[in-house]
Amino acid sequence: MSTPPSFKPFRLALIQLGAIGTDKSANLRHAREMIMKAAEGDGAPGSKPSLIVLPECFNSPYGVSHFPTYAETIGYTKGQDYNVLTSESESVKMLSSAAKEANVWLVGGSIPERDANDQKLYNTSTVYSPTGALVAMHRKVHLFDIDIPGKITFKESETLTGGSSTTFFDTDFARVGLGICYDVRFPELTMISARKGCHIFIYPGAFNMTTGPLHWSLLQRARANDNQVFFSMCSPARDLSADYQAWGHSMVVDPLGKIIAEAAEDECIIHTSIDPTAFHEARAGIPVTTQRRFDVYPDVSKGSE
Ligand SMILES: O=C(O)CCC(=O)C(=O)O
Repeated sequence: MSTPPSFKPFRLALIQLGAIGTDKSANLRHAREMIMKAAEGDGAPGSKPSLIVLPECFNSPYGVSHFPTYAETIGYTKGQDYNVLTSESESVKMLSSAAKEANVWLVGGSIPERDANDQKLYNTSTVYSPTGALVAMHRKVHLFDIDIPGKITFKESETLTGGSSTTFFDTDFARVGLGICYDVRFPELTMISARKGCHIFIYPGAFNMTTGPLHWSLLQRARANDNQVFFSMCSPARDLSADYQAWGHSMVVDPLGKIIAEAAEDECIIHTSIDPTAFHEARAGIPVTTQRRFDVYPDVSKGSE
């Protein structure tokens, strides 16, 4: 496994995107405008973010029937030498050019993706460097299939296939773990990448009005605290006229499990500073990262390469 980059202070911006409608081009145009706005910072000197994040399914309405209609072929699979310039995907082209123009790292939320070979559909997050290169992609591993009678029934597996790998990427300021929404409920996914040196996790997500108030913040705080890492999920804004109403409340949690930034429900950009001191102090003060008893239970990060 490669050595993680050293963890340096950086600014993070989450775009809690609103107005996600049925017109994909309009969704992409709006997302681009918001990326450019986020890249300006919050007005304070030095507040330009190094990393900008969009929410889950930012280019289409969120729903199993929409995924086949909106799916795009990215043209690359994990492990290949990504060369974004040859991708035909409208969304990938926008994200790549926006990252380059804004000169930022960009976690491009997620989009419905169609695999070029087997035509299967995935819920996929793509990541870009400030040169516009596609540096990572994560296919949602755990599909959101739940049934809470009278509240919410959702079955992503009706049209999607689950991904089959853990994902992280290196920037010049941190190693960043990546997952998507329902993936947050599975501690192993975060734990594996955390043990491989991730400093922060970014999960584009879109919880709902039932599980949002119950678990959105709890799960992020739990994953942050278990692994003593920063943890952040970016949601779409709530749209009461949509079939699927997102919880909103995009947030950033520190390695002690403290919420350091949180949005309300409406469209907004939240800007925050990520300070490695909090990471090092959490690990020095409560040294669970060196106290694990792999003689009693296995290390789940081993053998998962
Ligand atoms: O886990 C949940 O409660 C919500 C998950 C979700 O909305 C998703 O995976 O898109």
